Amino acid sequence: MSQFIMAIDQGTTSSRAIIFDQHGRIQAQAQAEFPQYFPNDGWVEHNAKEILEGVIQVSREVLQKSELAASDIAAIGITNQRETTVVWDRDTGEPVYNAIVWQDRRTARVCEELTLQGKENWVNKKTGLLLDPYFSATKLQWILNNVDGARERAQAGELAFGTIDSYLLWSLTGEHKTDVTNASRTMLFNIHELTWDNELLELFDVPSSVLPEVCASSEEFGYTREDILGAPVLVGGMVGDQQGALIGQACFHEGMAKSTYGTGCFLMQNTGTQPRTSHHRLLTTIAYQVGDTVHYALEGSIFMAGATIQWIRDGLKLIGHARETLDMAKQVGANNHVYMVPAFTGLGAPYWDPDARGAIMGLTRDTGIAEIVTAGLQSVCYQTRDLLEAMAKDKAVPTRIRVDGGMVVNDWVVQFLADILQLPIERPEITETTALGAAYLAAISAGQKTCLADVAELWQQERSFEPNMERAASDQLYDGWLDAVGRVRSHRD
Ligand SMILES: Nc1ncnc2c1ncn2[C@@H]1O[C@H](COP(=O)(O)OP(=O)(O)O)[C@@H](O)[C@H]1O
Ligand SMILES: O=P(O)(O)OC[C@H](O)CO
Repeated sequence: MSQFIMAIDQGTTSSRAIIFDQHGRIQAQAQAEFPQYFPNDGWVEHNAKEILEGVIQVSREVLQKSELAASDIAAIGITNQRETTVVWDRDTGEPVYNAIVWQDRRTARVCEELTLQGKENWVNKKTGLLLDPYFSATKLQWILNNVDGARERAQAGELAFGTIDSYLLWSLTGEHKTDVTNASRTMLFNIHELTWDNELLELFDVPSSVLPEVCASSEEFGYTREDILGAPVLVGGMVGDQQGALIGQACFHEGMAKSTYGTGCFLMQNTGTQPRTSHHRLLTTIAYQVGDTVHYALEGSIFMAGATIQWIRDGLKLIGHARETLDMAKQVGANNHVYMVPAFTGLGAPYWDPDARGAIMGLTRDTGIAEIVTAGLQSVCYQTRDLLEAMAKDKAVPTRIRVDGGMVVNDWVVQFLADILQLPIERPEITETTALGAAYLAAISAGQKTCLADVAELWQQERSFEPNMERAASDQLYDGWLDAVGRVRSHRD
């Protein structure tokens, strides 16, 4: 019997393929970056075909590295950057336009107009989302309105729409499907009825003929074409990457939360089998569906986490490598009065202010590179506290927070996070949680596991960080952050 699972983790800046054994241990991995396109102010695009080629390349490479054959792989799990929108020709598979990435802000005015028309609550009740260019609906509408002939071809049934999971599945297997977690990020999907919503399709002027079939997250989605890996392999799991991380962190019970620090930061709390509405501008989203059971989550999304450190490295050139931030922060210490608000593409949750822009504040004559770099690290923790405060106001404080993502190798950051949140922070042994979550879903489809409870015991803590700053000191630092954010907002509440 095939024993291994391959996870394909298609992220914002790179694609990874990882092979896991039945115990969730990594056997081999391969990774490839791909180009980012910024054709206009606030626009971010990917070439979907470049993504597909990269995914096929890393999938073949990881098989080679592990010295396994396609027949050793019981199933593939796909996990992906969410919301990013692709429209392609059903006959040729050619995308009609570049993929419009989740970070892209070109539809900010459309969202603003709909908000002014009083549509936000109505949309929120159906989708759990807020009217922001982040989500797929206005990106899809933009493609249909702006690419020559796209609307007519869509109406004639010639075009298909999908988020990256769906585009990859279609290209690898010929099936046009997505899972509930990805569908829940489009702003076209009713998260209560678990169906595409006709009224939303009308609002965003989207013909239903372009939509994929929506499935549970663990399903027999299709089999890869033989030429991809040498033999057909079952695609048995599909899940948005943040939901994948929630599963990989074994946050299966109400109140358990994970926070992922990659390009952006996404704090997600499992709220059980009932959707929970936020009154403080967090998102309600689908965490996963296995069988008929759907779990929901509350989510706070921050657009700039590790990307702030990248900007400090590549834009400001203050450091040569992200790891240099550790010694600088140790030298400066937590009590830094310089604040950086990395609102380069506006602010995400809980502010949702696409017009806010970044700033560095509190500079004095003795401010040096180390203080600015430390402020960059701290901004990520302060933003997480913003999310936690919103959860607290919604009476949904998580019982614990598990962290992952590229930034959490930095012990100083995780300690400052514990201090600013005044909560213990748990870091797992396996930090490739996103891929692991997708692998678990695929393992269930392949019959290796019967349910998610089977994988809970595989989660292992590497280290727990306890708060060791007084609450008053922590609050005082956070007040400075709130003041700094208040100064960059384009409008005040
Ligand atoms: N030692 C470090 N300290 C702080 N940030 C780091 C460190 N190492 C990596 N990073 C940041 O982590 C991010 C990479 O995380 P990763 O999870 O691979 O991102 P993604 O999956 O979104 O591409 C980069 O933005 C980088 O700036
Ligand atoms: O690709 P990542 O890891 O930056 O995640 C992107 C998110 O899914 C966007 O919602």
